[in-house]
This record gives sequence, structure tokens and C-alpha cells, in this order.
Amino acid sequence: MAENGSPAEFSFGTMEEKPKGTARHGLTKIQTAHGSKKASTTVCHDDSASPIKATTIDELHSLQQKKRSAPSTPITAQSGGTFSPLSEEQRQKQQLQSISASLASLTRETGPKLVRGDPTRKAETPKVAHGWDHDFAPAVGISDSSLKFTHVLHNLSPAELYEQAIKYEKGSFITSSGALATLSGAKTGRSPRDKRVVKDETTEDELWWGKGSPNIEMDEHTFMVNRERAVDYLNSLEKVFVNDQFLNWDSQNRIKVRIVSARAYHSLFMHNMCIRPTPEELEDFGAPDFTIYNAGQFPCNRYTHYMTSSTSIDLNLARREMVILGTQYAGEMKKGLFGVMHYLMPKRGILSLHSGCNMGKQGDVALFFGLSGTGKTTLSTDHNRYLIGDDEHCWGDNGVSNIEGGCYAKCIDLSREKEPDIWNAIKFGTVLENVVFEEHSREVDYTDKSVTENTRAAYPIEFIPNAKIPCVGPHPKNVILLACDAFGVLPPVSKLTLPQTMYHFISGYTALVAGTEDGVKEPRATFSACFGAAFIMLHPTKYAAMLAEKMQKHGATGWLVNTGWSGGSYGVGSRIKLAYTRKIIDAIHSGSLLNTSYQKTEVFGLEIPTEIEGVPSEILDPVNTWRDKKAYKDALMKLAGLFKNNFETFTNYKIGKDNKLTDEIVSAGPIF
Ligand SMILES: Nc1ncnc2c1ncn2[C@@H]1O[C@H](COP(=O)(O)OP(=O)(O)OP(=O)(O)O)[C@@H](O)[C@H]1O
Ligand SMILES: O=C([O-])CC(=O)C(=O)O
Ligand SMILES: [Ca+2]
Ligand SMILES: [Mn+2]
Repeated sequence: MAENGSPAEFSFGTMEEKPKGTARHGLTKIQTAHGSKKASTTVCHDDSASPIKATTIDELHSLQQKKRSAPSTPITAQSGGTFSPLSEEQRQKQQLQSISASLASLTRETGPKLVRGDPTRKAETPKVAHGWDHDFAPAVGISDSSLKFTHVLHNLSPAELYEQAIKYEKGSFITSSGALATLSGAKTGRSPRDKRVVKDETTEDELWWGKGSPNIEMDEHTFMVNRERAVDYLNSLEKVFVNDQFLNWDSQNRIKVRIVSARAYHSLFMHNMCIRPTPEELEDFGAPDFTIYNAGQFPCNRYTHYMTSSTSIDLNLARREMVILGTQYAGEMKKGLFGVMHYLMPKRGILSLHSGCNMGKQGDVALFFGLSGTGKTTLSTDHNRYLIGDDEHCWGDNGVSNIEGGCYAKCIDLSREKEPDIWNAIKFGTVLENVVFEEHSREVDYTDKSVTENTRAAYPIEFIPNAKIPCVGPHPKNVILLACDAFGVLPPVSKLTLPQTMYHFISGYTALVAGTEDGVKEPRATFSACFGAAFIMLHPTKYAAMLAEKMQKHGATGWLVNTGWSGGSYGVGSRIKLAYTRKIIDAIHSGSLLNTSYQKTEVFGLEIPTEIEGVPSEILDPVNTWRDKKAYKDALMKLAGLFKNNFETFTNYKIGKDNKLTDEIVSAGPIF
């Protein structure tokens, strides 16, 4: 509306000097009320504007910000019929007490003294909460730290977080489109080798340990040492950010999470990535189901048992807590919580998935599995379909639900033409990590890899115009496995049998694209079970069995889509054009790819279509795109060998109740 509205609609005031009838643009003039009796004889005054109700500059500033209004629904006692409304003050006190309990040192006997608000705003009256009554201070365990206040910035708005970031965090800037550019520090990707899980009596039997598992063990005591280190660090600060939010749009399986962090960047990132509570939901939040202590600026102590670097991301499922030391990469929080969901949801018979998800106008749902950089976000963000989510989902008895409230898109080489919806989502409120921009115009150069290849944008899902809110949908019709094949031998698309779908799901192949995992600079072949071995908690066959059961029950079709190389391996060939991949995906969604003719490839035994609308037919069989046929055959055999080696660890496992399925899956791999 702003672009095409007539200028007259936007006139802010009348300048007496202007002849009548001319278009007028001008800012509202500020007039001090006092002394106005003696009508000023100077040129610019405006009688039509109502006078400002301030007599001093301070008063004027105090008028600028309205006090937060109370939630519209009164809070009543849940049961028993007793009506006991909480005053705003009582409610705030309860919130502070809950946060103080979260932040309590476990070696001293009380939580920190907390006060709401920004420490630089001295005028605010401290409302103290430290688990004790004001006049009953504990005599034991007192240290200097218990004499100071820690200010709590609880669920700040994006605007407030922008101000905090820009004022206090070096490297925070507003870009020309309004996004908040930030630096994540020395780490610009996750640190999977520093992810530890407490092995106790329960998790010893329940979780996947040992070769191939992402769960590096640590003991309960070491966890407590790191927890104390993180909590002491956070309490030593003048202020901490606290986010109380939700995971999972399936309201029956919603998880309450609390994130305590030291940076506005982290708070805004999680504000965008988790589900944002309404003011009423925040009122009723109570105790969280899971808490993250993000002390990422502070290292772990390498003299501490199990520590192999100054970074440690520690998960304790019994305590429902995670501690982050020595990395400020915000993706650790997002993916840390994903790991928690990979534990909690299967216990309830719900399958957790590292997948994107969207839905057509007819209600047909597609899942997009794939490792980092294979296209989950890019391909699930589709202008012709409703976005349910780009990265983390649950598949339960009622259908699918997104775990998150936001998207986390790769930005390297982002273009407005190829990915318009993601481009347009990078606006006020969006966190832009590690991008490079022009110092004056603040135009971002998405091609610049000076800081990292893994540049990212985190935005609330409603920044995508056709997001489906609430982010839930019916049972999937298509299950699309994405692989970015750097060898250039997998076909652009293949239709899979159920055993083949399971084989490729368990294999989880891709060429890891540089950057997302710390230290990776060149693409290389990698296998990651369930397209997300870094996040799963149970043995991969548990998830595979659940997927097989659900696909069978709901009649979903599996597809393997190569979003990687064609015409040669990495270095010789080139990446398949995104426009072609989109046409392939369109043909899967529309169902037209089910009704076309197929031929079978050698070695991998994949069914490949002979034609697809909008895609050159010669690229559908990769052998056609290679000039050097011998090199093709060599690359094909090499990849087949890698698949075979990788799958050996799984051949001893039974998948589901059915031995027949297990045998079929094992024989659904390459044959040579
Ligand atoms: N043919 C193609 N298909 C899909 N993506 C492509 C293709 N060619 C290039 N790309 C690029 O590859 C990247 C895919 O990244 P995307 O953000 O979708 O990964 P992702 O699977 O969501 O990973 P993550 O789990 O790390 O978020 C994008 O930068 C996209 O522009
Ligand atoms: O976690 C991250 O940093 C990015 C991501 O989505 C993934 O690696 O799958
Ligand atoms: Ca993504
Ligand atoms: Mn991901």
C-alpha cells in the first residue's frame, strides 16, 4: 500500500507557507506546551497538531514508550473453582523465582538474586527473587556472587533484542533489508565431536552408543562440573537473556523449553527458531520441561575429565538439561533440542525426522529428508505449496507436525530470482549470521565467504508468505530423500521401492557440503544414518522401522533425488540446476511422475524416468552427461563400494518385526 498510495494520504501536517493544493510532505513538528500562550511569531508553527503533553525532554521520552498491557485473559485457578487472580507483581515474582531456580548453583543453597530488566535502566524498581524471602537471607554458602544482582531479560521482543545486540555485541549491524547481522565467533558451524551425553543406568540401555553413534559418553559428575561452570559464568554477568518457548506444533506433544543465554543474538535466534508463546501462554508457562544453559563465550576446562577441546555441548536427559561451553554457534541450541526430541518422541510412538515438509493445495504432504546443504529448506520453500517446516518434524498417528517455529536457511550465493521467498524473509527480525556487507549501504554480498561458507538466516516461519500455521498436516504422500552426490553418478531422480527407501534412509548418503560442520572445507562423501546421525539418540534401525511402518500404513511413495553433480564428479561436472530440481519435485508432487515410463540403472538398481516436463531427458540417466564413460563407471563402482562398506554395520540388525523386510532392505543396495 505504501508504494502506490497517493501522496495526499501520507501528508503529516500543514506548512503555512505552502500554497494550497500542492502535495505536502513534512514531519510532525514538536511543540513545547509551556510558554505557548505568547503565540510565537516565528515561521513554522502548526495549529492543527495537538500539543505535546510533555514539559521536559525527560517527560517527552517517558511518553514515547507505552507500558506493556496486561494479558487479556484473567488468570484463574485451574480447578476447585476458587477464583484466585494473580496480580501482575505476583506473576512477575513467580517468573523470577522459577528463573532463579533454573540458575541456582547446586553447590550453594540458593539461586542468584535476579531483577527484571536492563541494568542500564536504573529507574526500574528491583523485584528480587532468589528462592528465599527478602528478610530471610541464607547464612551458608554465601559468596560475593550472592551479593550482586543478575538482570533477567525475559522473552524480549525482536526490537528490544536488536537494541541489546547493537549496543553490546560487537559485530551486530542492521543490514539494508532490516535483518540483524551478527557474528557467531570462532565457531561458524556445529562441533559434533564435542557433543556429549550423560551415560547413566537408563541411557546406557536406551541410547545408541559406540561406533557410528553421535553420542559421546560423559558421566553425571562431569556434567555437573560443566553445569556449575556455565551457571557460575552466567550468574557472574550483569544480565542474562531468558527465553521461555515451545517445541512441536502438535499441541498434545508440545515441550516447554527455557533457554538461558548471554547474548541477544542467541535470544533472538531462539525467539525465531522455537515456537513463540502468546502472552497468555507465557503467563501459564510454569516450570520448563527442558533447559539450555548457553555459556558459549566461556570455555570448558580441559583439565575436566572427558574434555578434549575447549568446547563441550553436554546433554543430561535425566535432568532434562543441556550445557553449552566454548561455542557461540547458535545452531548448537537448535540441533541440541532436536536431539532431545529424537529421544522423547519415539518413546511416545512418534517418529522424529530431519526433514523439510510442505503441503499442496489438495492437502498432499511431502517430506524432504537430507543432510545439511542438500536442499530441505530450499525445496520445501515452494511458492506453490504451503510450508509446514524446513528442518525438523514429527510423524505421529494424526499426521505431521513441525517441531520448530522458524527456518534456518543457508545463504551462500542466495539470489532473489532463484529463492525469492527466502530472500524476502530476510528483513526486520531475521538473524543473519556471518554474512559480509558493504560498510555504508549495508547491502549484503551473499557470494562472500570471507567469514564462512556456512552463512545463515534464521527467521520466524510466518516470514514465508504461504506458511501453514499451525504447522501441522496430514500423513505424507511422498517421501523424498535428497542427496547431494559429489560423485555425479546418482540419477537426478529415482522412484524407490519400500526396501530401497529404507536402505537409502539408513545409509543417509550425501557429499557433505562445506561449512556446516566445523572444519569441513571441501565436499566429501559421507554417510549419516537416517539423514541425521548427528542428532539421533536411539539406534538408527529404530527410526527406520517406524518410518517403514508409517509409509506402509499410509501408502507413501519414496523417491531419491540427487541435488548434486551431473556431467562428472565435483571439479569436472557441475551442480544440477535448481530450476531442473524444482521441475522434478513438481512432477513428484503432481503425481505425474508415477505415470511415466521407467528404466532400471545398473549397480544401484534404481528406477529412473525417461522423461519429465521441463527437464532435458538426456540428464535423467547420468551416464549420458559424462564425456568420459570409463571415468563414470569408475566413479559409480567407487560409490557403490562406499555404500556397501557403510551398510555392513547394519546387516546384523533386525529392522521392525518382520525378518522379510530386513532381508529385502539388505538386498536393496547396490549389486556388483
Ligand atoms: N539443484 C539444487 N537443489 C537444491 N539446492 C540447490 C541446488 N543447487 C544449488 N542448491 C543450493 O544448495 C543449498 C541447499 O541448502 P538448504 O538450505 O536447502 O540445505 P538444508 O538441506 O536445508 O540443510 P540444513 O539441514 O543444514 O539446513 C542452497 O544454498 C541452494 O541454493
Ligand atoms: O545445525 C545446523 O547448524 C544446520 C543444520 O540445519 C544442519 O546441520 O542440519
Ligand atoms: Ca535447512
Ligand atoms: Mn538441518
